[in-house]
Amino acid sequence: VIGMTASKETNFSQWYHELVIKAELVEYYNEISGFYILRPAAMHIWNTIRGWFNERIEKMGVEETSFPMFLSSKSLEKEKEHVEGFAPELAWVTKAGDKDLEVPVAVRPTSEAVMYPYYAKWIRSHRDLPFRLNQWNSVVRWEAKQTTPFLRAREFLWQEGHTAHLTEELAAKEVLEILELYAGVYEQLLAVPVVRGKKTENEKFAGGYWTSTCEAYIPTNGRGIQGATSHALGQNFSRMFDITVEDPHKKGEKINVWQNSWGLSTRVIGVMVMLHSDDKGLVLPPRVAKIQAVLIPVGITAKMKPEERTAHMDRVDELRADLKKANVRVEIDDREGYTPGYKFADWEMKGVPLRLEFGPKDAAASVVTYSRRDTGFKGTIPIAELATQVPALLEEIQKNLYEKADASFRSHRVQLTDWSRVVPALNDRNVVLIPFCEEPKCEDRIKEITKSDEVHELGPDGQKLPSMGMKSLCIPFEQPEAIVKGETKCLNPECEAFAKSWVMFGRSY
Ligand SMILES: O=C1CCCN[C@@H]1CCCn1cnc2cc(F)c(Cl)cc2c1=O
Ligand SMILES: [Mg+2]
Repeated sequence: VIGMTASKETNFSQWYHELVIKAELVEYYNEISGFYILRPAAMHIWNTIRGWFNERIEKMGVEETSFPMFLSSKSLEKEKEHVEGFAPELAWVTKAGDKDLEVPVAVRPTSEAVMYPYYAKWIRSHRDLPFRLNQWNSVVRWEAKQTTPFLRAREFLWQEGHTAHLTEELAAKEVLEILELYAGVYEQLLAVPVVRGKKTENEKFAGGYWTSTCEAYIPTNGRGIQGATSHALGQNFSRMFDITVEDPHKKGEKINVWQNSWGLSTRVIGVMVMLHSDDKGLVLPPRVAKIQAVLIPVGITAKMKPEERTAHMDRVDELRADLKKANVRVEIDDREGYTPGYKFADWEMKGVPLRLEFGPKDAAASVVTYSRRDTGFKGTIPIAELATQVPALLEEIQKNLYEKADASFRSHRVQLTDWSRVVPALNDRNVVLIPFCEEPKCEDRIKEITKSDEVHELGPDGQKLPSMGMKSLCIPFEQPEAIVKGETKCLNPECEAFAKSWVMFGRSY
């Protein structure tokens, strides 16, 4: 059977694991658990993201680089205080051939320790600033938790940008510019609406100064998920790695540079899959679909005369040529021995946004019959208008996917000032916006006291997962209304402090 067996609504996790395989996005790397093979349909999405992002960061003056994938324990030493929490995730190489390595080397989990000794060497004068490098690579983090394709893997593709600036303000400006590009990847390419905001102390990158993030929402389980972060590092790393420039205003004085680091990973593909796909399989936003339209000749029966059949297939070739000229990524499915119904289900599973059917009846009426993957709506397009109507229809599908997701996120982002409504809201698949004091200890307590046993999610094998408490997702830059300082209390009933801001909380990945 080529269709889905698990249903999104009743067993989300099993549905997801089945879908990414049947839609030919990934294959499990059976040799070692936690690793996945990215197949062409997934690589096309990643390469589309890469092209879009590269074009924009180049305009900002970011240059591309490639650093070694191994780091020594010596350079790790420099950032040891914040690395210790991550130590269990480090993968080490201890032997080459049958010989032990004098000094074991670690596979990069991120590249600060690899890159920053060279930043110290290359960055001398303020004229070297802003200094901006980005690399596209893969990193290894030996996750202890259950892994899931795209969402949590032991090796994943990402880009990591690492920049240095003369002042805190110049660095902060870039953090937000990059965050806006990440939001663009989500919203303009993947049709995924995100809330932009700042991470709380508990959730930020411990080695950094502050962290900004794009938070998405998964309606099926009401959980928040992040897939891209842009960190202001302050001078933390330039002190650790002694990255300084001459102070342009005070002779002989040195300034530690102000740094940023920012990363977006293939996790964003998992978010897109979970958000848009359905029980027929993958649903691809047209802007990232390797095949945007599949053209299927129908009504070709054995009783058709050979010359009729050839003439019909010539028409099909012309239609493809028209669409290719209109920059539509179109394929013809003229496979022998498969019924139209089989082909329809196959391409629906693979997420192709638009199906075009062309049979003798269509030819006689000079139309093409289409079927939209997002709504299932069927209609016809006059052949003469194909080159304009198909691109327009693809844009309509892109817009519809985004707007449906945006409406769903907005209606499940509830602003609350009554604590007793928080857990019921979470159990109703919402994320909440509450007045919060922003204290780490208070956040720890909120996570504890919002655990509830009313709802369960099922794991990939159908096992009941304990429901979790809510974490802070971000402090949205767009605050719903001003918090009256010294008046509005933090919503946690155990907390006596005043609220500092409206903070978005939710169960999360
Ligand atoms: O998130 C980004 C964007 C791109 C560049 N890096 C930062 C921070 C990465 C945090 N982080 C994340 N995971 C880690 C895992 C580890 F094993 C070790 Cl040793 C360190 C880390 C670690 O520092
Ligand atoms: Mg981690």
